[in-house]
Amino acid sequence: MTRPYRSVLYIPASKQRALEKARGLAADAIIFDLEDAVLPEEKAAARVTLARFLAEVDYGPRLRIVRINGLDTPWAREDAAVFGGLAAVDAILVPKVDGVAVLDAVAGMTDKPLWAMMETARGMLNAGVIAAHPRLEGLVMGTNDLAKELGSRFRADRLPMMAGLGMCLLAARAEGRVIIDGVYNSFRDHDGLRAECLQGRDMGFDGKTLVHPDQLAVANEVFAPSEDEVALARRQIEAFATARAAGQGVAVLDGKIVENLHVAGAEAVLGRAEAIAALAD
Ligand SMILES: CC(C)(COP(=O)(O)OP(=O)(O)OC[C@H]1O[C@@H](n2cnc3c(N)ncnc32)[C@H](O)[C@@H]1OP(=O)(O)O)[C@@H](O)C(=O)NCCC(=O)NCCSC(=O)C[C@H](O)C(=O)O
Ligand SMILES: [Mg+2]
Repeated sequence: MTRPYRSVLYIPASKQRALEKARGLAADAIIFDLEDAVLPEEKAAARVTLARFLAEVDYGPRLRIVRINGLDTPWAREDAAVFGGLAAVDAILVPKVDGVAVLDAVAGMTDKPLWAMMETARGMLNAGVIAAHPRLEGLVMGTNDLAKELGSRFRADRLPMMAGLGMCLLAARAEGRVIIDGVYNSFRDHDGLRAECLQGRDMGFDGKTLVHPDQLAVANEVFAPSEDEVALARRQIEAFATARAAGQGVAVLDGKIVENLHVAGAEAVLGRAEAIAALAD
């Protein structure tokens, strides 16, 4: 059964109320952020606060990812030293990954699985080798930093992002990695969030990074298989089994062909639905 990644919530490590609140939130994963959401003068205190919360709070089945500061900052090594060895940390997220050297460096500081922020122009161009890094588990799109580097403007259709999103998706799928879409900044605009989640889901992303708890319900709904999709998956599996028993390699269901590749897709849908149901238990 594969773990769901529908909703991946950022929490600034400096915000105690948010760290407290997160234990009851319906996020599939949490990114505890030491980087951009934390002011330079608060970095050291945020590290201490986060280490205490991770030691004391049970975040349940949520994947616990810590985003450390960039290796070109004075905080990264201490971040990796503290959180790279904590049992309550499932993975280390490295910001602004532009090639494999930075992953090699962090891999030398911790044994945890690594995740990469994909948010620089060079990172897009090197997506294939980054995704192939042997310690890498997942990629997270950083569309704010990418837009800043590109000099692109916000568009609801995300046309300026498409080349980068597509390259990272190809790289993630080629290497069998998890890939999570970027954040939607207007956190009170749920219609805009839904449209962007639908776009990301249809492109193939596993889920969406989020900045506010009010965004969780939309992402959890959009990135979960719907009841209709689950029912169709069951019917496809059944139709193909019937065709196979009759000595045929292709079934026809609702006027469409069903081949073994569609059965694999249907099984993946059922696996995701099962994993989501198991989280709710
Ligand atoms: C965006 C916010 C600053 C808004 O905060 P606030 O005005 O306090 O919101 P609310 O009053 O509506 O909050 C209601 C309650 O929810 C809790 N809360 C708020 N945000 C979170 C959160 N992220 N996780 C958990 N809980 C949260 C508040 O504490 C309130 O609780 P209560 O008191 O019980 O009512 C704020 O949401 C925020 O700081 N969000 C995170 C911002 C962040 O992490 N940014 C960095 C990541 S984005 C990024 O860097 C992407 C990438 O790198 C790129 O380049 O694109
Ligand atoms: Mg960023």
